[in-house]
Amino acid sequence: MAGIQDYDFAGKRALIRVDFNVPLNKETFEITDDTRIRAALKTINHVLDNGGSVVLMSHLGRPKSGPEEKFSLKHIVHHLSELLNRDVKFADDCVGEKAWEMSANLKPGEVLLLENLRFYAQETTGTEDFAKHLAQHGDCYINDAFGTAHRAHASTTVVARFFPNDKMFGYLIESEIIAVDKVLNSTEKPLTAIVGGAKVSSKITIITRLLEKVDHLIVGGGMAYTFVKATGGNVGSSLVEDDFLGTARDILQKAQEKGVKIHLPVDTFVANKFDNDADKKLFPIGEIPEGWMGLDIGPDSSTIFADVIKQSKLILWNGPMGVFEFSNFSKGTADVAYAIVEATKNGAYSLIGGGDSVAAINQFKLAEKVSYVSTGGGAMLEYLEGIELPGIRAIKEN
Ligand SMILES: Nc1ncnc2c1ncn2[C@@H]1O[C@H](COP(=O)(O)OP(=O)(O)O)[C@@H](O)[C@H]1O
Ligand SMILES: O=C(OP(=O)(O)O)[C@H](O)COP(=O)(O)O
Repeated sequence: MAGIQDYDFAGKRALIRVDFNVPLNKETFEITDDTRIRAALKTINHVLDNGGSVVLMSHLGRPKSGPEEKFSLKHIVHHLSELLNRDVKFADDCVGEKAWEMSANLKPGEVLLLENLRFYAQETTGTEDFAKHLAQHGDCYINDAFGTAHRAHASTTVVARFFPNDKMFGYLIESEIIAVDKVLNSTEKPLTAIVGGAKVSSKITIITRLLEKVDHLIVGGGMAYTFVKATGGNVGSSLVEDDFLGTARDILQKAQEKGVKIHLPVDTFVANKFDNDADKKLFPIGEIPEGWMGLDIGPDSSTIFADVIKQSKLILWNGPMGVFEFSNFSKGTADVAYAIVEATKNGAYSLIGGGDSVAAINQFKLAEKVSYVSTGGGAMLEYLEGIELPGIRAIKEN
């Protein structure tokens, strides 16, 4: 494993895996929060300032099969070019003759952004051939995608095999590891984890393992309704993953056995459609009528969650409490954010991570008032379980 600080980039093309999975406006495709892009600039500029050229690769969203306009990384080019203060070339495919020709012709100081890696299923399945094709773009490989370090994908793990002596971490991953290690090694209690958001299936298993560490677990956002349905509540047309009702029940039982206190919402704001201007009503949790969906936690839930948060000494948060992008359904997420700020003022250490969670904390202008903001959500939570993430292992192993 090389070190970015000591590596000689002169005349070399650095293939950098970044996490440019940033939230975009659904109509205009404008970037609504550029934290993850800004966080990658130090590494990119280091390579450029040291005589190298840069090939950037990333995913954006979760395209189902092949290219989709809304998931194109071309939406990132203009802003990235402004932030780097130089031209950014764009390859409309991440592999293939045209893309390879573009990277082969890069001169020192030039930057090329490749199209979304997940337009190929081979990215997520981690196919060796696809990784080899990606490797053709660079003379060395840098992984700086902390937010995706928990995924064993072609661009995050397999590709590293093709650079046995020329692979390294970028500055972002290095600093994320230092920050998250501080929490991992902390013995401060009570430790409260707050989990919400919409990625139920990929995060519910992380929750199971978090029960080994935490004293309190607050479940809100889109994650909560699977738990509510699992215990017999009516959730109307709220976001639910029926395949994980059993997992939710297991978590509730395991928490009881381990003495972990789980806090679910007791009330919820519901809407008759997924829209900021939908009709809005407040219902007790578990009593949502058919045709209505929970888009935010209610005021009583906010009060209960805030009380727990304010008594905590160590706080981890990933996943908004509701659809905070809609102003009419952002209050619960704001209430939790303000409670974390208050706890932090009173001496607690607070770690907040995840693409949308960071967008939320920025929307409320509170990022400076928490202890650390991580670009990783699922990655941060998995790291805190104490298991080495695949994207980190791939750089370290021989
Ligand atoms: N009740 C809900 N129903 C549907 N979507 C929700 C709900 N609560 C939160 N969300 C959505 O969850 C998304 C963020 O989820 P996730 O990706 O897991 O978080 P992060 O990016 O912080 O890791 C946001 O876009 C938000 O609108
Ligand atoms: O946004 C991300 O993770 P996060 O939602 O946990 O913050 C990363 O880009 C990983 O995306 P993925 O969960 O589709 O693999």
